[in-house]
Amino acid sequence: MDTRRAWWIWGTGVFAYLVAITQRTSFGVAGLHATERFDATAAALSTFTVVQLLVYAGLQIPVGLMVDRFGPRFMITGGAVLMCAGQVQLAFASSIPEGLAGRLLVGAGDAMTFVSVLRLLPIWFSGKRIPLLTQLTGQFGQLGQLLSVIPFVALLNLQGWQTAFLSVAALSVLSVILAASVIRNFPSGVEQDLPPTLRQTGVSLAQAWKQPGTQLGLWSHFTVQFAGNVFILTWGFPFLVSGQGLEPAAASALMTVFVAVALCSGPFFGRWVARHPLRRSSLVLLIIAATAAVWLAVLLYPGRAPFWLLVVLVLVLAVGGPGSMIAFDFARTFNPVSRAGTATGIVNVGGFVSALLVMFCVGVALDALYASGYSQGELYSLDSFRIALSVQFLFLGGGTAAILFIRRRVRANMAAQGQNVPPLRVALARQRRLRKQRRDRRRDASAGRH
Ligand SMILES: N[C@@H](Cc1c[nH]cn1)C(=O)NCC(=O)O
Repeated sequence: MDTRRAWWIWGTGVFAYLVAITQRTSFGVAGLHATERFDATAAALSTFTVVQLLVYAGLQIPVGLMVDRFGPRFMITGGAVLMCAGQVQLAFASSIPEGLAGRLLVGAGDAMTFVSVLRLLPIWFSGKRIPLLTQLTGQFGQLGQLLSVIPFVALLNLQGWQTAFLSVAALSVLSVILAASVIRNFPSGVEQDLPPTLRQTGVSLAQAWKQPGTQLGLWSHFTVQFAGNVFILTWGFPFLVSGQGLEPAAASALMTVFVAVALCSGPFFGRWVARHPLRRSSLVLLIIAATAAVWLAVLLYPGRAPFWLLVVLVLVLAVGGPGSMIAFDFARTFNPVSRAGTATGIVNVGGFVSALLVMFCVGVALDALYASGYSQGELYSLDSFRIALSVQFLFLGGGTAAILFIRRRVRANMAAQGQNVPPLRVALARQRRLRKQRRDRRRDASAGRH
């Protein structure tokens, strides 16, 4: 493999994903300006985010199939073209339908990027590096949020709506140029398979879906990703400020801690997964258990939770993002490279569907509690949040049951191929025994020298 070239190609893919995250998050930070520009209510504004996320989630499987058919270069370049067109449309939009059309294009272009970048990894890198590179792709991409929060917001305040959105559109022009000129679907000299026919594409989708490893990835992504997304994108800030009575500055500081912890913990997960590929689902279950435990502690705490407990909550929720990337490792390792895009697309639907559903259910519950008089005239009261946020336990519990059920099928398939996964207890006891043997040998050798 041409190593230097592989790094350039991966770097360009990561840049395209980082720009996609900037486009994805740019509207969220422009909420006040959007309210004024479109003369919109809060509900109308929330449709922008919902439309964008629905388009993103709905396109994951078609996009996965297309990546396997047309290759990552075409998809990453095409995605950047769509996002550029969407942001230009938004820059000039003066009504809600015109604005929605722009966000729809952004959602579609965004949907084409991440799956295509991950599809580059098994082509250009050896298997051992891939878990860490998968994590780094996810975490570097998240830095795109910072571009939205700092320079984009500054441009918006100083130069206005059009200049700010045209500037982020220009970032996508850069992505188009870089992706088209740097990214290659295959190393030179590697014989390329003929693109699959429509019938083969259908067969590939059915095979990727039927593979229990893909379903394990889908349910892992579904269960691990949503809690962090719901917290950082929607209900976290009102819960901390109105529910828990924190100053907005303290809540913002916790949100910053969230982003930093998510960034730093990614490489740890990547290395751990590369070293213990048979224990990936145990790590997923551990993250789910920690999420449920910390929410239980915060929501059951009599009165407002102490600050240290809120810090623990943020730390645990922050690892959900990198933790959810383990799901893509299931997709990659249980499917051949030729359908890796399709399997990744299937897995990526999980976390976005659960996040959308939970965000929606929490909103509906808060509104219902307000309308019933339970929250005593305060939409975001702590008691209402206790009930509304508890909906997460249904998703955590249901997702865990699905993971345990499918894991049994995955392990049965592996056993049929001669690869037995010993129970964690047995594996840990063996590890302890080996460590003790190594220590004894070292002690005997040093005793022999004296
Ligand atoms: N799990 C996320 C990525 C992530 C990494 N850290 C926090 N979030 C994911 O599924 N990403 C897909 C995408 O298109 O962003």
